[in-house]
Amino acid sequence: MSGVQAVDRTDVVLAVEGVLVAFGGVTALDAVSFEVPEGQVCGVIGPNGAGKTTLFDVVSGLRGPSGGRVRVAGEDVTGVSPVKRARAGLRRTFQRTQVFGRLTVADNVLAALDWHGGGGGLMADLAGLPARRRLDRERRVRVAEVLELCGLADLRDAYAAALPVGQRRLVELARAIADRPRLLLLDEPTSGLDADQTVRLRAVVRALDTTVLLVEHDMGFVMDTCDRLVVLDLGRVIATGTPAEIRDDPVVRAAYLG
Ligand SMILES: Nc1ncnc2c1ncn2[C@@H]1O[C@H](COP(=O)(O)OP(=O)(O)OP(=O)(O)O)[C@@H](O)[C@H]1O
Repeated sequence: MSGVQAVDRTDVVLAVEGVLVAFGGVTALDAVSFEVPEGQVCGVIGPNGAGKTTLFDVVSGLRGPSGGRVRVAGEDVTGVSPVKRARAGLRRTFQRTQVFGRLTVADNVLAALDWHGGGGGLMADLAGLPARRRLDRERRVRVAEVLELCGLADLRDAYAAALPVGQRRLVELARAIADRPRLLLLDEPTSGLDADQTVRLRAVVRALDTTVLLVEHDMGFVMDTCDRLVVLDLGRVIATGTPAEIRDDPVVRAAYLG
């Protein structure tokens, strides 16, 4: 036996392997590789133009890389559409909030749970199968749980369009976590949140069993919330480590100071 420690591959939920993206002469991502094990909250940080948004788009399937691979739970999803990735348990939030303005807060979350369909079609609806009713009850319980967790219980009957941006962002988060995703991608999740909402967001992220990848500029939030960080600069990974390791890393400091 060599001294190399065996790594259990089964607990890696997200693997980014040698991902390349170029825009004309600009290399936005240059052989980016890292892994996120099950249940970990991983933050991606880096100065402006480092490639964070591009990386997010590649992981969520909005952009195909010109090289490299993305695996979710071991499965190569590189050429797979965002919709199919969603079916595989990947959810994301956006910098510009996406909620159903004409639905109430509770119905926004319910709609996220209904995404898979009730199964059985019209005949099942007409027959009013007990299984269907039980599923319906379970969904309503889950909606109540998620609204409580996200601090939205008092707003359950409010129309999403009527809410200020911070609350709308929490509704989007509630939608994203409702059916317990395998991998949750959060794009600038604190933007538009006030201090109390940011504390709430952190509590929600920490309370989830889900594996999380987040891009965020608020360093205080990143340092308090993430288990590990990946630091990008000019499209390359320049450091990975715990928040404490990254804070003390001279290469990272130099990149931020330019
Ligand atoms: N559609 C595009 N066309 C051309 N160049 C692009 C495009 N998208 C991004 N880039 C370039 O790729 C590089 C990485 O950009 P990206 O937006 O991924 O960085 P970022 O880390 O998210 O930046 P910021 O923190 O400012 O949002 C930058 O040099 C950017 O100018």
